[in-house]
Amino acid sequence: MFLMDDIVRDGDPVLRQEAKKVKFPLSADDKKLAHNLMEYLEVSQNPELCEKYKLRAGVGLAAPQVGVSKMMASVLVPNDDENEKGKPLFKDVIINPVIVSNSVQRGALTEGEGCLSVDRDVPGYVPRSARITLKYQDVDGNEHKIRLKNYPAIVCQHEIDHLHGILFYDHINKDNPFKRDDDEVFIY
Ligand SMILES: O=CN(O)CCNC(=O)c1cccc(Cl)c1Cl
Ligand code: NI
Repeated sequence: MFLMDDIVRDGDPVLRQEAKKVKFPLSADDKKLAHNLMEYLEVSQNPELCEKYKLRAGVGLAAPQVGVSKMMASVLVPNDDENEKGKPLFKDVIINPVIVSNSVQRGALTEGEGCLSVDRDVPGYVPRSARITLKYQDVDGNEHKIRLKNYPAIVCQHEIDHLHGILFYDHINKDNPFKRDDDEVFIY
């Protein structure tokens, strides 16, 4: 199981590299990596276990963040309203992901973003595409082509950025971190 000690921090060159495409069928190691990347999110989103293992909670985790420069990331975006009986908004390990199209309209989380690999708060809006069409392979090699919007779209873009050596604060406006463009959607 990954713990905070396994998380590579900003400054390590692996976080600024272009990750390598993953070959199918997955090797045993890559299957284990995929499992561990998702397990981290599940454990970190469980209050008791998060506390027990002293984790920082996350809704995504990219392989370069555990020192593996491969095109793989886990995404687990919980459903915040109770009545959905905990069915996540999006849950999968996205392998060789490609954003095949994105909306002109931009979107950002009102509370900004954070990153396990960045040990400091970097305030400001992280402008991203409000909606994306994402193509990826799952651990079984099945091709998926899905349209995402709002929180899941933002998280997937944060993770895919990691695979291209980009960190969230690269997108924050230097002069005015909380600059709001009039056609931007803000996601709570
Ligand atoms: O790359 C993944 N992480 O660094 C895990 C920790 N950050 C988050 O869970 C997180 C928090 C806020 C907004 C976004 Cl978009 C994300 Cl992704
Ligand atoms: Ni991150």
